[in-house]
Amino acid sequence: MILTVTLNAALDVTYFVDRLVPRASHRVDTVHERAGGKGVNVSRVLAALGRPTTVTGLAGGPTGTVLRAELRAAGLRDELLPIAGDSRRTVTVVSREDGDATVFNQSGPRVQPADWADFTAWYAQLIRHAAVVVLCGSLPPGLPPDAYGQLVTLAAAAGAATVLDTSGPPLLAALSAGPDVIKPNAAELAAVTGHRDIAAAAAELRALGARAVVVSCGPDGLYALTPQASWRATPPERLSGNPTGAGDACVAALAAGLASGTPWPDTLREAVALSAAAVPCPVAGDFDADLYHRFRTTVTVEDVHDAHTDR
Ligand SMILES: O=P(O)(O)OC[C@@]1(O)O[C@H](CO)[C@@H](O)[C@@H]1O
Repeated sequence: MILTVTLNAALDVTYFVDRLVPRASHRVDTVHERAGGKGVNVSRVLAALGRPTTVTGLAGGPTGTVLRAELRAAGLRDELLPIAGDSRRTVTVVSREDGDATVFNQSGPRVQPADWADFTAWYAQLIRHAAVVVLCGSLPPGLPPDAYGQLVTLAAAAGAATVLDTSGPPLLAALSAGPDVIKPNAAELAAVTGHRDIAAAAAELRALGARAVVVSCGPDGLYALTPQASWRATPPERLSGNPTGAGDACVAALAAGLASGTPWPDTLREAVALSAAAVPCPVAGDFDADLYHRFRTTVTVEDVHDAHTDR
């Protein structure tokens, strides 16, 4: 089983407009509302691939009730821990004309120390059944900055591999716990390391404790730095739509690859195929199955033999 952890679960609201214009008012012709937060999206993708998966994390209040009902209606196994605070909403505005998505993420409800203690105890039970634990998204206020580090340490002690997709201080604070894979995007990588050379920045995060670093580079695909080698994986074509869930589809493939012991080049091919196939879908957590099957055979994976691979 692959356990996904969403500490800042959300009700994701997606608006579609013809063209987003700052300082103008807009007619919203289509609205989607559903349970989200990165880990939830990862579980949606895994479930669609037929992989057993469980959703945990924190959710509460009226918004938490709505998002949990939607999650269950979607057929996902809901093991979210209830908290007193009201879960957040996020708003994504997709501008059809230019294919861009603008995302507004609320910071989330304040989590009390007792909630965190209850969650770590609950998580310690759940990881006993997990081969891989996926830890994703921002931390809501009130959680310790090393929350993900604590969860990585508990998972490792239970024999589960970990994939971490977060940014900023929570990412930096988790590295010394030794996550098996981290998946920053290029902007997040530059923000935590202070420089834009992707290979050098990824090497810096490996030196701080991450075993493998997979960097998502939007329409250019992925760069991966692992203990064995480094690779670039490139999609066959650029697509437009809503790229919001593409990173989550990528993480789902990384987790599935870890769970199955798949060789890195094949895992990266899957990750690029799935994330590219997510872009044309209106909401995060979905992917186009036909495109995915087409891309699996057309993604290019090249061994880049750069100076940062210690082999
Ligand atoms: O504030 P975070 O946790 O970083 O990001 C939250 C979020 O925008 O990410 C997902 C898309 O990746 C959305 O489903 C979700 O609500």
